[in-house]
Amino acid sequence: MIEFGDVTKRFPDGTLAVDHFSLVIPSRKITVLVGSSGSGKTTILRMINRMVDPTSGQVEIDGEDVLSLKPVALRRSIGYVMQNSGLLPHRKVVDNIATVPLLKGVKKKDARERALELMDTVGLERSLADRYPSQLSGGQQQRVGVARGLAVDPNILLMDEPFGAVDPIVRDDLQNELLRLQRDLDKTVVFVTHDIDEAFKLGDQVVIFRKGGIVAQKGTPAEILADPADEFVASFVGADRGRRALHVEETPTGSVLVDSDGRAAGVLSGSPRGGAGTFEAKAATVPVAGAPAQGEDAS
Ligand SMILES: Nc1ncnc2c1ncn2[C@@H]1O[C@H](COP(=O)(O)OP(=O)(O)OP(=O)(O)O)[C@@H](O)[C@H]1O
Repeated sequence: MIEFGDVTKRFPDGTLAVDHFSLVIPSRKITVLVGSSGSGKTTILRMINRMVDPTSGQVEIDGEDVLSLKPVALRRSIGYVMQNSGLLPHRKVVDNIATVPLLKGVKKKDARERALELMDTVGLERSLADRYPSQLSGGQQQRVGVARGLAVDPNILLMDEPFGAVDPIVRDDLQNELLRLQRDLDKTVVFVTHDIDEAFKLGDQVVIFRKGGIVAQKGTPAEILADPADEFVASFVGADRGRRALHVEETPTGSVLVDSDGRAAGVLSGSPRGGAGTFEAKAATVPVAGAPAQGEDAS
């Protein structure tokens, strides 16, 4: 579990990036931070691996204050995936993936073998191993970025708009792939995005920021959709639009989260208004209300 306790970050130039922020990030779930530009999401993410240290308040991982941990060791034990993949252009794919294990002293042959296995894990052909990043598509580069983030077998994976730079179809593939990976690997994922639909698709917990870094609402996607906290959240999630990408539909068997094609994206058990609802079964492919399920990859 990662816990932010009343965390404030003021940069040396006086910018207040994060203001009295508290949040519990449960283990082995995906928590998504979503909101407008400049709301402090990246700063919050970077305080987990000490790329940024708080001005006041605590960030704890499993009850331990991160300030008591050495930054380099911490960064090498936590996966970090960023927009535009952050790959080293002059290193081959396989060497990019193996960067941190090699820094940690893993033998070259073992690091390479592990990197090839990770290419399988993220759905990359091994034949791409000896290419340079510029010889890959944007989506392939992002997969390499994810493989690199996983290379140290971290418990925690930080993802900062990792799919922001790819087209919508590739993005959809990468999102499905992340959900599949999460089911298999059971990491604690903290994911930053601007895109509310991405947040609702991926997040077990979604935290919506308004301008100035204030938390407007947090909860499961279904809780937020069923009961937006205020006008800001309602307009951000599009609850006031007739039909949005994801919405809650009542069916004879209960409340279901449905995407714009009528496919079930999750099941809401319990009472949505009472706040006791639990969002289950992300990216399920159960047809709802007579709508045909389409070829979503649920594998
Ligand atoms: N090193 C820094 N020095 C000064 N100000 C900074 C620094 N890093 C970030 N900021 C400022 O802190 C605020 C929060 O930035 P941050 O990058 O965390 O926001 P964000 O929500 O991730 O934005 P985006 O979605 O655009 O990436 C912004 O006003 C930003 O300009």
